[in-house]
Order: sequence, then C-alpha cells, then structure tokens
Amino acid sequence: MQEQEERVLNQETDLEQVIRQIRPLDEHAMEQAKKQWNSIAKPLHSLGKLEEHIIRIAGITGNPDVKIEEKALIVMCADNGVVEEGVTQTGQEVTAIVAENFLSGETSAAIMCKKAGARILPIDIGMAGKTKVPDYKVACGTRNFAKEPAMTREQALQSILTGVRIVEEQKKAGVALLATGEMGIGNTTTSSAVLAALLQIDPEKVTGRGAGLSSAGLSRKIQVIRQALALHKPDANDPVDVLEKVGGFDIGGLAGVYLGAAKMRLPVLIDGFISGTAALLACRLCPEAKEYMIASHKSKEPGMQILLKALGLSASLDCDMCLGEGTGAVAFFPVLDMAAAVYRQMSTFADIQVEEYQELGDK
Ligand SMILES: O=C(O)c1ccc[n+]([C@@H]2O[C@H](COP(=O)([O-])O)[C@@H](O)[C@H]2O)c1
Ligand SMILES: Cc1cc2nc[nH]c2cc1C
Repeated sequence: MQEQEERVLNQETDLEQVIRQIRPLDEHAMEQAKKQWNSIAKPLHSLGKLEEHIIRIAGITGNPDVKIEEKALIVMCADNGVVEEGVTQTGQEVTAIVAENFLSGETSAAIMCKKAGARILPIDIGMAGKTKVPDYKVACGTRNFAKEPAMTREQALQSILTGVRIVEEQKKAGVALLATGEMGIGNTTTSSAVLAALLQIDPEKVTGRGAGLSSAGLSRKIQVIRQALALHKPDANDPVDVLEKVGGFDIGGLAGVYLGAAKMRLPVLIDGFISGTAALLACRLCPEAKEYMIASHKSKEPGMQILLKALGLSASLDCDMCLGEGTGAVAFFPVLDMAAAVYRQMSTFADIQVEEYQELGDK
C-alpha cells in the first residue's frame, strides 16, 4: 500500500514538472508572422483563420519561418468496461479489429493519412486483448464505471504521462505537426461523462448516439452516466479524479498528448468529441496548453458545440463527420499545408510594386 502511494506521489510530481515546463507562445515570432502575412499581395486578413493558424504555429515553434513537413496522427486505442451496460451499438471486439487495421492501412484515418502525407501511429494504451498495435498498455481495459471507478488514480496518471512520453518520442523522430485520434467502443460514453463532470451539467446535454446507438440505447446511456456521476461524485476541480472515476485510458493518453505537445512546442490538431474532451481535460490541468491546440472540425456528436465553447476554440471544418479515429483532424492537414505554402511562396506587395493598397488596408 505504501509503495503504491509512493508511486502515485512520484507520478503527481512528474505531471507537475511537465506542466511547469509549458510556456506561453513566442510573441516576437508571432509579430513577424503577422508582418509576413500583411506584406503578401492579397487583401489583408483574407485567408482568415488560416492566417491565424500559421501565426500561432510561428508562436508555438518560436520560428516565423513556418514549415509543415513531418505530420503524424496519434490514435489512442482503448477499451471501456462500461460497454457491459449496453451503451453501444457494437461489441467491444470491434476496438481491436479496427486498431489492427490502422497498421494495415485499412481504416478511414489510415487512408486519409496516406493521402495527406502523414504518418499514422496507433497506440494500445489499454485495449482488452493483445494485438500487433504498439503496446503502451496501462491495463486491459477500464472497469465498468456504473459499478466502480473506471481506473485507479495511478492508472489515470500513467495514461496521461504515457501520452506525454509518446509526443517526446515523436518530436525526437522529427514530427512537426500532430493530430489526435482514438478508437474505442464506448468512448463517447466516457467522454460525455467526463465532459458533464468537468462542466457540472446534466449528461443529457452532452450525450449522443456515438457510433449509431438506438433511441432506447441513448436513454440508457444517459441514465448510466447520471447514475455513475451520482455514485462517484468526481471532483470537477481535480481533472485526474474525473478521469479516474468516469474516464478512459484513451482520454487520459490524449490529454497527455496535448500537454506533451505544449511542453515540446509542437502544434496539435484536435479531432472530434473524444479528442476534444481530452483537450478540455488537458486545459483544466494546464490552461496555457490551449495555445498549442488547433480545433479542426465540428463533430456531429451533440456535445461538440458545448465542448468547443468550453475550450474557447472554433473549428474550421463542419462536414457532419462523427467517425473519430482522427479523421477530422487529418482532413485539416492539407488545408494547413496550403496555408503554409501561400505564406511561404506568395509574392509580396513590394515584389509587384503596389504600395498604396497595403497602406490603405493597414488603416
Ligand atoms: O470523434 C467523434 O466525434 C466521434 C463521435 C462518435 C463516434 N466516434 C467513434 O465511435 C466509437 C465510439 O462510439 P461508441 O458509440 O462506441 O461510444 C469510437 O471508436 C470513436 O472513434 C467518434
Ligand atoms: C466499424 C467502426 C469503425 C470505427 N472507427 C472509429 N469508431 C468506430 C466504430 C465502428 C463500429
């Protein structure tokens, strides 16, 4: 028992250290990037959010010479004990099947990554069984939170620290832009529970059909989440407690990815409802981490709007997608590639010898 307490204390210290290393963006680099955009021969600010994203990437890396070369999608794969309660349309076995298909290139996200020139990195952060997916297992799935806490505090901290470690490894491997994704039957139930707990709102407001749940299933899902929140009373001021009581290893791992990205000064794209919930958890642990996040798309899952509002971020794509795996974030890779290409390659007002237009626009 004492040994376990010591391990948890050490993990808490490790997490505090990660958080302490997260710094604000580089204002000087952002000013230079703004100047670069304003010098380009086009109406001022006419590439809208694309300009803002490039400016922010300059602030994140501390370099106004924004290049987006190596891109990678991290897909956290995990199983959720709460699936026992009949809150999903398909069985838990689907998690492992889809997870292995990331390796063979036979998932939507894998095909989209190939098209976008990005690496795909599926991670087994806690699937129930053994697969060929790289093993970073915290445990073989969480417990059923309808009956007991989903995990221990030690496991919650371990999942977050694992996400941080993976980003450190990827930065060393040369990755310059990250996207988040996940695969795990039942993870819209855990996400809705975490979100309702963090925002202290009725689960009904943030619970949807996930991967195609029936109407009867949806009512049950809301009830299961309500009862679990009443049973475990997660502390909204302690995000690790929320993760421990009603979360999942994928959510913990992704929260770690956001913190790791901020620590390593890498921009990171948020995907949909589950990835976004993990982003909010990371922001609750360290509000500065938000500056390193870019929201990609507005998932069709009904809680997404509330989630984006809570994050204070706006998502650029709205394609009625709700697939997960990171597909929305990967769909935004080519858009950012194009923004960076214009930023780097376009002729300036000086090149085309137009001065007045720029001066007018500056006023
Ligand atoms: O990312 C989203 O917004 C999203 C919305 C609905 C479903 N999903 C995906 O569907 C799975 C979870 O759905 P469920 O019904 O099993 O909780 C999981 O593998 C997610 O990747 C993902
Ligand atoms: C087939 C299938 C693929 C998925 N990809 C992400 N979530 C998923 C859920 C199902 C059911």
